Amino acid sequence: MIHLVRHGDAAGEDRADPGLSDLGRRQVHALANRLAFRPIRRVLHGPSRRTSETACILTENLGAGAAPSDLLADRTPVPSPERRGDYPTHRWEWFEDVPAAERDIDGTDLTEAWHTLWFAHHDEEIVLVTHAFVIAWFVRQVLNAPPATWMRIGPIDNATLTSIGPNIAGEPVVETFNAEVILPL
Ligand SMILES: O=C(O)[C@H](O)COP(=O)(O)O
Repeated sequence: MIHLVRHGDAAGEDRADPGLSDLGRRQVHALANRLAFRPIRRVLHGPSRRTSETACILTENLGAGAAPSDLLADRTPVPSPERRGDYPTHRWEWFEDVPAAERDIDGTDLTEAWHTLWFAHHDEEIVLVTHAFVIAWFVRQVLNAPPATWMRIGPIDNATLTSIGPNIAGEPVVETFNAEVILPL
């Protein structure tokens, strides 16, 4: 079972690479409680501070090990000029503003990342801490839906759980989607 987790709420101080806010830390502690009885030994996270801090809280509470993975970096699928027709025209302008560092043309890197992660981890229970659009693209990939579908999956909230496991035929199945933790008052 692969548990995809979006990082906890991020603080605004460092806009380029923010860490977690107090709320974000509380969200992730609550998520750790939710996962406490699962046999999770490993947590992989993207290179950003908000994903590594999320992974750190989870590993401290779950007794698991953490490791960074570029496969979980913040990427946004952007259509190549030839594939723009896969998306409704009202979306085209939005793609122009996606920062260069995040642009993943036709989601090629994300698709390969999902295949690599699924192949490597489908038979263990693992947490992958990443970003909203990454999770949306991975879910779209599992459902084998057309490219533009990723923009209608979500919003994926902070510190939520989207769990994908193999069915009896070994195919990936979305078992849980965007499950929120309940914060104590
Ligand atoms: O790639 C994304 O999902 C967006 O850039 C938002 O990222 P975030 O999950 O870090 O807010």
